[in-house]
Amino acid sequence: MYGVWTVDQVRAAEDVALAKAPDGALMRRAAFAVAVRAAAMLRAATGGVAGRHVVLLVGSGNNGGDALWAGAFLRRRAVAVTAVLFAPDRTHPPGLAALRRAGGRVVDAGDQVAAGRRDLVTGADLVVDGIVGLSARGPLRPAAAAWVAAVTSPVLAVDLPSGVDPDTGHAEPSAVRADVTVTFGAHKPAHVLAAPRCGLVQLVDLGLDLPAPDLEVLGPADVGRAWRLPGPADDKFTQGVTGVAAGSATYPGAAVLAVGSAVRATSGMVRYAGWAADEVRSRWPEVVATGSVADAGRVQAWAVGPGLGTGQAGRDVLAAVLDAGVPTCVDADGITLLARYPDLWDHREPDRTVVLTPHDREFARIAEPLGIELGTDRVAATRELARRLNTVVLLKGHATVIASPGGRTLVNAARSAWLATPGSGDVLTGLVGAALAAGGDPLVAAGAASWLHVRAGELAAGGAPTSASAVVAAVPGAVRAALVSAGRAPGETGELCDHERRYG
Ligand SMILES: NC(=O)C1=CN([C@@H]2O[C@H](COP(=O)(O)OP(=O)(O)OC[C@H]3O[C@@H](n4cnc5c(N)ncnc54)[C@H](OP(=O)(O)O)[C@@H]3O)[C@@H](O)[C@H]2O)[C@@H](O)CC1
Ligand SMILES: Nc1ncnc2c1ncn2[C@@H]1O[C@H](COP(=O)(O)OP(=O)(O)O)[C@@H](O)[C@H]1O
Ligand SMILES: [K+]
Repeated sequence: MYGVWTVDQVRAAEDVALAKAPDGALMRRAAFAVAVRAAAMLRAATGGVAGRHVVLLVGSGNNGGDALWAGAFLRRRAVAVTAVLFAPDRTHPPGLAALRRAGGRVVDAGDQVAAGRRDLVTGADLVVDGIVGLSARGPLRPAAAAWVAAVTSPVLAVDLPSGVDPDTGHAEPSAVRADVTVTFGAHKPAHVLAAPRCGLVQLVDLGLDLPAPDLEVLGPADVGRAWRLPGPADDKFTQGVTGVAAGSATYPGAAVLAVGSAVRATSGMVRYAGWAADEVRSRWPEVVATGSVADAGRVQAWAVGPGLGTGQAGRDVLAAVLDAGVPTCVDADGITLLARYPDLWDHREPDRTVVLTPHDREFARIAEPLGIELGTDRVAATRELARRLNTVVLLKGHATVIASPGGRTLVNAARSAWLATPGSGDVLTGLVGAALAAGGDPLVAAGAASWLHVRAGELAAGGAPTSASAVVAAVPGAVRAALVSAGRAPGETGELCDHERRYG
């Protein structure tokens, strides 16, 4: 698990640290780390460091100051450094002086454009983005955006890729797309909400005294610790029985997929209730399948909604599931039904756990009548819906945001987009249902399910197209990876991303 802090939180902590440290010490520490990483990137891209050409894109603030100091450090390693200044009269004075002393070249962005020389950036071996950091507001301004568009080399972003909103991660197409981001003091929301723009994120410790994080990111070891394993005294009924109410004559596949992921994620009993009982039985013979929720028998959690349809029959199923009074994951058509017929909420026991797992359109359907808009701040919207409905809300996307009614929020960033495939959401529904049935904190259950979903997607894809059925098949491998990380299963840890190696 690692934490993520908002700009305001980071600024408050930095103010305290700045008051204690000698003048410029924090910036030089930050910049030195940028220079070390820049040298490593040069070596990786060109086979060497000395004599290579680095272009610094330098804005008016301290982010530009970091870049200039990093340029000065790179000069010591005989790198040719050119700083392109976007606000020559407001450029960080000590950073500019340091680069000049070290023999760096300094040009004015406007003069270069006037002389037709924006191609300066095209010839670079590496570009360091010091345009804007924590003070970023709105999309990149046109002058900076034009330079960024001309970049062809690897990019190292200082603190944040410029043009990405630090707190919401919102990015217009013009924003910097970095290969590596070197950030300072704490992870900011943009690093997890706009992970593809950041590339590899390296955190440089500034010794900040930080409050409780605004967002949390579960690592494999957290998931491995949270996942319920059978013990010697367990049998098929004691580990939490999962019920799945999904699918219809038109969409039997949704039932097969949601049931399948629950079956592959746990060793406990899975029950199915619905119109696709024959299909479910023939694909998953270990499942007890019946036609109705009333006949299904007792479960510790229900997963309801995928492929259910939005007619009266689906409405009756959802009402019966909520009447059962156990923790429930509501997805897909279940969410549309709740949006369309809010009286369905009357079937929920007060405070009984409900986890909603909408994609954007489902989110809009249920949130807009409450006056909540899914704008660019996905975290704020998810939190608000969770609070208003007193449910856990898991908003799907490349970065999945999961908020509890009390505001605690997890983010799970995907590292590929292969899960954007039909039926992939049904696989997640089954995983959330299984995690809820096993007990424990519902937010962590939903977060663990989301992590396993993403990891199963990665395992299934392996860098090539995949399918929801293949993701189901990869679920045990994802569970194993988490358990191994938590020291609860023997074996190799498998491919862990850099974040996970360091923070898992
Ligand atoms: N505090 C610390 O302890 C440490 C801080 N550190 C570093 O300081 C950085 C924060 O520096 P900062 O606050 O000086 O502002 P920064 O982000 O450089 O912005 C500069 C100016 O850019 C402009 N601008 C705004 N939006 C824009 C846009 N979309 N497109 C283009 N331009 C835009 C706007 O100026 P304007 O033109 O509006 O007057 C704004 O004021 C932080 O990210 C980290 O790198 C490290 O050294 C470690 C120690
Ligand atoms: N671009 C993407 N990158 C990573 N994951 C994605 C992307 N698009 C969708 N996903 C994931 O795939 C799943 C799709 O779910 P959903 O929209 O309900 O699809 P379906 O209805 O076909 O099952 C979600 O878990 C979502 O987070
Ligand atoms: K930047």
